[in-house]
Amino acid sequence: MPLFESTGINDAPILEHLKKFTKLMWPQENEVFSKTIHSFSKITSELDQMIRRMVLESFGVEEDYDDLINLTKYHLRLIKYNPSENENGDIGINPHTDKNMTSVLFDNQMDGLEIQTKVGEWITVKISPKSFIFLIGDSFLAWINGRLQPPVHPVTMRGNRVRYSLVLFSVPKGKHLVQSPKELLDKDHPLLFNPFDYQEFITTYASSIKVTSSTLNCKRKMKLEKYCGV
Ligand SMILES: O=C(O)CCC(=O)C(=O)O
Ligand SMILES: [Fe+2]
Repeated sequence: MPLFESTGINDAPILEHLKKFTKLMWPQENEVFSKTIHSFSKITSELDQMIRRMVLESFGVEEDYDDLINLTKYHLRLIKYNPSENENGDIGINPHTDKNMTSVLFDNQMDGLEIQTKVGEWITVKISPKSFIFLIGDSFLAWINGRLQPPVHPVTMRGNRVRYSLVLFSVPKGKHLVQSPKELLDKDHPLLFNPFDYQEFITTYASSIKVTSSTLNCKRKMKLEKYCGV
């Protein structure tokens, strides 16, 4: 039994796009699935946008909010981690930073997700059924010109319960450059990342994967700093 299973739905908050995925899985349609995923994704995308607006307000650049939102679309990932049969636990996902813009994560209160703080401490994430985690990814790091740090986070499975997580990723659209607004640049804050196309970055990033023992243990060598750092 594989430890990790996942599926992704592009543009999940847009019903017509989501229905294409549903039809692929259930040619006879599955109204309950479409409705549930659609309302979840739509509400969660509004939550994501509200948080991004708050972050921009905190840096005094709320006039760039529309540009930031128009730069992104959404991708929903549904993940299942099977219990580990190893008494020391098994890696569900290697430590990584998300590459996209922002991520909103929900889980079934089964431990496994850990987050490294800026000072290097590890936190085991425990979220109540009514809570969520908001993460920033490398693309937001570039857009905000280094003002916020994306956290490294692995998933390690221990014990005999299944972990489910649902993550709504905001992702830069292809052919739109991720570029820090000029209001965030001054002599104390010089440009840290050259404008880049996310799809091109991801293609380069994917081709830099070095598989060690299994695809779950792959080492991704390419870093955004190396790709377009100034
Ligand atoms: O399942 C989790 O809690 C984390 C998932 C994750 O980090 C990812 O998909 O990027
Ligand atoms: Fe992640």
